[in-house]
Amino acid sequence: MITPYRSDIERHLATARWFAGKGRPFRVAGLRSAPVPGGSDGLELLVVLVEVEYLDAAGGTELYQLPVSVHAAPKEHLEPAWIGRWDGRHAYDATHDRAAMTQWLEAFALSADELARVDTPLRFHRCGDADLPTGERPGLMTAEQSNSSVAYGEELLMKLFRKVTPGPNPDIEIHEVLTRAGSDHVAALHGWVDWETDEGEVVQLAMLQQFLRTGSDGWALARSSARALFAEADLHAHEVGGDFASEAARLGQALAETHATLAEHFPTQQLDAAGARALADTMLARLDWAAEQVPALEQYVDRLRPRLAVVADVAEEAGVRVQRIHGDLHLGQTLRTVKGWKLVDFEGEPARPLHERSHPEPVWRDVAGMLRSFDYAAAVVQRELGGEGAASDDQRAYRAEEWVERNRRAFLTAYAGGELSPEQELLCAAFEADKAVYECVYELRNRPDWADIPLAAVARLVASETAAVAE
Ligand SMILES: Nc1ncnc2c1ncn2[C@@H]1O[C@H](COP(=O)(O)OP(=O)(O)O)[C@@H](O)[C@H]1O
Ligand SMILES: O=P(O)(O)O[C@H]1O[C@H](CO)[C@@H](O[C@H]2O[C@H](CO)[C@@H](O)[C@H](O)[C@H]2O)[C@H](O)[C@H]1O
Repeated sequence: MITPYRSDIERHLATARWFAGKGRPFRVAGLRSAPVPGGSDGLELLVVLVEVEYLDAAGGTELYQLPVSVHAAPKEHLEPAWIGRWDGRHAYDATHDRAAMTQWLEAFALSADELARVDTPLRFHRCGDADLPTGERPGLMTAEQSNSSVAYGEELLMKLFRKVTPGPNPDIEIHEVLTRAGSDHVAALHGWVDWETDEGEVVQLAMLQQFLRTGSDGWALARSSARALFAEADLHAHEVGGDFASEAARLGQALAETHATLAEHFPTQQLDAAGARALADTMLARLDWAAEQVPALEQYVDRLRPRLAVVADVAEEAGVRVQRIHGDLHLGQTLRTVKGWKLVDFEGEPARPLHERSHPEPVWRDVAGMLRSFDYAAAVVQRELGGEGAASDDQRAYRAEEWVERNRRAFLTAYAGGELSPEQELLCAAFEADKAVYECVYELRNRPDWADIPLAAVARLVASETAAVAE
């Protein structure tokens, strides 16, 4: 097997869209390679696990997956994916390489005998027995950021996780459980790829799932509804074309059904006083962490504290159940298909350590995530439109509030099957505040121009009536 060159990999990572350490000094501290079984003459396909060590004060290490295809001759069409010249041959990021990604899919269909002939720590697991259309043309999707997904025709999608961690990957784990349970709200899982290390650990590398070809991104649909509203200065949300409320209600129902299936198939638990306290403490610690990084948050910290701490009181008095949830739900994680809403990407918040992302949590974290997303959609459309459209700034702000409120209500009522109890309102408000605090850090790091969207939400939340009850 070919030996990867560290310096080439360091250079490749530094500019890769999916590399989380962009801008930080780092070095490649370790490399392990494994061959992908199958394939044709002239192409060597391997997976390289890259251990990255950060050289700044924060330090730490991370593990990345880099699938590499190696060709004897340069491939002009793969130029943008070129990694380097190794032992006189040409190495490319394999997710761009059609022949390589076909080999990757074919490995799922190899017999046990064929697989046994290759000495590799890679294991290709199937879920269900659907035929895999190995003749379909693979194509790298361009829409996403943290991982890489390759579509095979209109049937299959292979998601290759870039930043990986030993242990179960929640995206695979939850898709497997929901698929086996017959859930209508996820793309069916067809398989996954593991790396079994010499130390007995499993690193999950990729998942193969149904490609939702009729799916429209919920984030785009919601913004287009908000845009239609702002075009008409004098009409209410329910009077203009493109009203989103019935979709928001369907989303609420889809989430409620998904939570019910997850509660049936994973352990659930009623939080005791210590558990409730620990949950509130985690939120309070996140507030302190966020305020250290976002100076503009500082002014709200004292008023936010009781709104987060209330989780412990409510849990003690009224009880709160925890269960597996999505963990980072927003409109961009939803696809509207002809068969209803589907939820994608169960990996949880990227900033959290993997083991924390599989912790059981109150369902209100997901509910609050969606509520925040309605606010984002209206805020982003307002700034996209600038001075355009029929409405003045004040009218637009009024309409935006109305749009958000209408969709929040529709979503919440459908989720809860009616009005929320006062305790549920408090929990929901606390998780909304927690999410907005997290978003302040997320935006400052990734989209500083949007930092005032969650900050404005924090200001509104500390001033709201529900929050006042918490004090
Ligand atoms: N099964 C699927 N079929 C079609 N499109 C999908 C599917 N899963 C995800 N997508 C699209 O790809 C985008 C990125 O997927 P996601 O799982 O969130 O990847 P990442 O972890 O890289 O952010 C989603 O926003 C969605 O639009
Ligand atoms: O999709 P990811 O799992 O990578 O989630 C991260 O990025 C999201 C943005 O892409 C971010 O979501 C925030 O912005 C959305 C609009 O782009 C908005 O709809 C969400 O409500 C808001 O939280 C998410 O928080 C972050 O973890």
